Amino acid sequence: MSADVVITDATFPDVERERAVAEALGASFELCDCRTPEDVAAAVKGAKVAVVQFAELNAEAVEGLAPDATVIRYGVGYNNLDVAAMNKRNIQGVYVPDYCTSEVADHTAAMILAKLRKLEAFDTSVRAGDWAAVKIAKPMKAFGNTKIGFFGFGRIAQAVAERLAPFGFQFLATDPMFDEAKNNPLKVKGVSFEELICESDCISLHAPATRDTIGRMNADAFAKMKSTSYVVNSARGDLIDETALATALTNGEIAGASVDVFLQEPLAADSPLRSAPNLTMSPHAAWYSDVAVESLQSLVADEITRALTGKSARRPIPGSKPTEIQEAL
Ligand SMILES: NC(=O)c1ccc[n+]([C@@H]2O[C@H](COP(=O)([O-])OP(=O)(O)OC[C@H]3O[C@@H](n4cnc5c(N)ncnc54)[C@H](O)[C@@H]3O)[C@@H](O)[C@H]2O)c1
Ligand SMILES: O=C(O)[C@H](O)COP(=O)(O)O
Repeated sequence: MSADVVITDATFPDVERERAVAEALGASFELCDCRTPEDVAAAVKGAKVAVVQFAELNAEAVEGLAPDATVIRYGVGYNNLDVAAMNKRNIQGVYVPDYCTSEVADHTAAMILAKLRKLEAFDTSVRAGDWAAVKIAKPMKAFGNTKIGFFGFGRIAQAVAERLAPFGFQFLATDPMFDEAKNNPLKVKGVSFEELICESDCISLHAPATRDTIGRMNADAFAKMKSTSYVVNSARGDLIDETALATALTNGEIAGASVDVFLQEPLAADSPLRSAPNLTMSPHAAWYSDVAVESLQSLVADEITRALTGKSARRPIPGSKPTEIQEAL
């Protein structure tokens, strides 16, 4: 039998706040370092509250949780949790969708600007003694003629567009929930996925990993993109076929890419991305800032308290067990 409150995995320097709220309510607490779904299933057996960062909580792990348990995701995406299995057992899912929108938007805007202004290419050429800026930069479109295409236009993508708007870009978006006729101050044009990949000079991915979105950026999509275009991904690695991306970069089918998220994290030793040209990578770090970490851990500590004291979650996962009383955030 595990502790009442179990953190399956966490990259933070400490989890003392989470421990303190649990122990203040008389609940036992354990911080684990789960690497596999089997580790997670063993760690959460009998737990009343399971807090998960990047580990996978599968149906077997859900089966072992205490009745009426709560599962809390340290973060925004919850594709590492089996929400269907949780619903079958009436287990509440909780996430933190609103702690790092600014950070991810800042990081993504930086990825886009660095690619379009060819900062890495210039850096490489200067180090190699090649000063021929115009030759290296060509083609270099003016921002006013450049189309940024968003795949998924929710919280983060909208914040990216707001940051980039002063540069004069044109914006396109593919999102079933986006209606360009409503509240559209940035004049974002709603387009089909086909139009998005064919027309954009830079495609920025912001959709969650679902049956509809997984693998959408595949060999066919890269073949349809302009050879001068870029792809940027701060959403989920699952959206991109990484082998196809490495091939498209190597063959010059697209101009470059910048990715913060991967199919396997940490990046696999034999990933084809390691040797792909014109690719910039960051280690799933877009969410990070001192303020975001503080906010994430304190919001999670609050949700642990609520779960242990029988209060409804402030941030229930959409489609997870409906909470009786929805309090304002
Ligand atoms: N890299 C990081 O550190 C980091 C941090 C936070 C969030 N994320 C990821 O960023 C992504 C976006 O987060 P968000 O807060 O903007 O989420 P959000 O829910 O506000 O926005 C996602 C949007 O995607 C749209 N969408 C869903 N299915 C789609 C489809 N088939 N085609 C097109 N659009 C579709 C939704 O309608 C929604 O508007 C998530 O995948 C999240 O996990 C990454
Ligand atoms: O908690 C985290 O480490 C970050 O939030 C990354 O996860 P997310 O991409 O789901 O937010």
